[in-house]
Amino acid sequence: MEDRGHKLNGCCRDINIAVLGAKHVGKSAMIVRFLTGRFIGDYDSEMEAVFSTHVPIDGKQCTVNIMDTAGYVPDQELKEDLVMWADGFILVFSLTDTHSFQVVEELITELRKIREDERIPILVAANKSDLVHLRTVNSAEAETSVSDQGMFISASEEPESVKNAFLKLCKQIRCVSKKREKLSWTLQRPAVAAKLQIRQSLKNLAEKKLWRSRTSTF
Ligand SMILES: Nc1nc2c(ncn2[C@@H]2O[C@H](COP(=O)(O)OP(=O)(O)OP(=O)(O)O)[C@@H](O)[C@H]2O)c(=O)[nH]1
Repeated sequence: MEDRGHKLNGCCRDINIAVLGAKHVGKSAMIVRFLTGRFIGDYDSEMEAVFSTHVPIDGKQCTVNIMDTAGYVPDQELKEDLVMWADGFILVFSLTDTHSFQVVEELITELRKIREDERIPILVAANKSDLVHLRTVNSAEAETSVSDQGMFISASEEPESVKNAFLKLCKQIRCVSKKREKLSWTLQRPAVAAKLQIRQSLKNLAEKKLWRSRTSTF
């Protein structure tokens, strides 16, 4: 069974993550770091591609599909199918590039606009923290400014911390999708559907009455 590009792998649904950010901030490098646990300089960063891996969540092996995207430029329209495909996002910026952090802020606004009814999990990753002498963004300030939007990591440090952040994001995604499934299952139950219908009819009736009482005074 598939929906919105998700495959059911045994009883664990695939998790789709899109990695977005400005050009050359290290999106591909970060994905490689997660998949291999190492920093590798020699890889094809131009290619837009989906990588798959398996992670253990709640005692089950889940397939995680990670989409590496082309560098985002301000005012660019986000591909809606990409935004709808993903269950969660990793937004990468470079601590050596102030503009790339502004891009992350813009991306958060755009993503929240497109997926306005959902609290989609977001991980903001500050990259290139090893280039201390070239740093133009204060990591603590950046973390504070996005703290109400999702998780934050300093991605160039311990490979383990990148891996843990990915896992945390995957767990958060699983938790959100479990809640969504439970809600849609509850809403489909006949007793709940009937109750909601009665509530809506009463609301319509009250609105009609209110409208009549207002118009009859003129
Ligand atoms: N010093 C340092 N260099 C990095 C780090 N991460 C990536 N780089 C370098 O930054 C450059 C850009 O990295 P990419 O992974 O290609 O960046 P990208 O965001 O995927 O690039 P585009 O796909 O072209 O937008 C490469 O030369 C990387 O080797 C890091 O943590 N530290």
